[in-house]
Amino acid sequence: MAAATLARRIGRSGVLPLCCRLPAWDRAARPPPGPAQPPGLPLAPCRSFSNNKIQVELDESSGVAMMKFKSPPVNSLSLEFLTEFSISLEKLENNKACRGVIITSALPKIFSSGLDITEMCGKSIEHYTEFWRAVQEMWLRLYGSNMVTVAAVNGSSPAGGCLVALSCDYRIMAENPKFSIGLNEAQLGIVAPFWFKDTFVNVVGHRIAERSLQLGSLHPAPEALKLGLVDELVPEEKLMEKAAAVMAQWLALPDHARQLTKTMMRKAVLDRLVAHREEDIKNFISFVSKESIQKSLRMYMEMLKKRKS
Ligand SMILES: CCCCC/C=C\CCCC/C=C/C(=O)SCCNC(=O)CCNC(=O)[C@H](O)C(C)(C)COP(=O)(O)OP(=O)(O)OC[C@H]1O[C@@H](n2cnc3c(N)ncnc32)[C@H](O)[C@@H]1OP(=O)(O)O
Repeated sequence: MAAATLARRIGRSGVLPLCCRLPAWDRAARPPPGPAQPPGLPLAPCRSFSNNKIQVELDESSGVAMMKFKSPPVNSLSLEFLTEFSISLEKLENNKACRGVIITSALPKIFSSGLDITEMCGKSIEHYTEFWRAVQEMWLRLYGSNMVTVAAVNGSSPAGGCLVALSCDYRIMAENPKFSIGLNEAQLGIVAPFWFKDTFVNVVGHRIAERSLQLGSLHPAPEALKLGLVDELVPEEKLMEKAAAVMAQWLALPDHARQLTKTMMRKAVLDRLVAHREEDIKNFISFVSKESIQKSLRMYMEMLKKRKS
């Protein structure tokens, strides 16, 4: 689907109508590009594209795309960011030449600061609906992607930023102990929804997830490695090289076998959100509309500003 058509269909809601496409985890495995492809079949024109928030470059010879978040100051996941993120994933997913994507940040020291807190403060019910649908859409696309997804975490990655990394197939983090990662929602006085929790449990197991979620822990990189929250630590200057090597290793397997295995591992968690999407939006709205929650979020934002001065 052309980007302009996609953007029109997404519209202000930030969401692709479900009737427009099959979810990635329900699609048949794609044949590998190259010799198996009928000669003369044009590849989708998607070598490199970028928008205000995200830059993507696809190397058609390897089938690997590099996606860089570039939304200063901290790559917060605003409605606009999430919409661009979903559009970028959709473009790559639909491009037969693309088999894998490495996700990283173009900003120093920050992978992503998580959901944009200002989107959850003092807004209308319509806005909360649109925002939360866009959060869901991003996760459904990323967690359900047929592509190999590698997170090259080159900075701190709290809450929604951690969810992005957790949704990938493999996480490599820069070994800087000043960088931390985790689902710290409890520290903000809010609660990670069930599908954040499910994604976390699927990576680290129930006990570690329970303790970390209740405490709202942000784990410095070395601790994140010990907990299995990230798969590897490497010196920052080696991060992209390592991500490319890991990607090559994963792409050495036949796509169909890897994709069907991924679907088998993730389907139950994806299906749970798909079955309860509207209820989940209602829960989000009633939760963030509470005066006590608004107060907690405002205080947290003030704390961030004070810490700076
Ligand atoms: C029971 C059923 C429940 C159902 C579900 C209901 C509930 C809701 C669930 C919601 C799930 C939420 C997920 C989230 O992702 S919440 C966001 C969590 N994020 C954080 O806690 C990160 C906060 N930020 C930081 O810790 C730091 O900013 C940093 C990322 C480590 C970067 O530090 P530094 O380089 O020192 O930058 P500054 O702190 O100076 O920040 C620069 C400016 O950016 C603003 N900022 C930072 N993070 C955010 C954010 N997430 N959203 C919006 N704005 C952000 C910060 O205030 C500074 O702004 P300023 O320049 O105007 O002062």
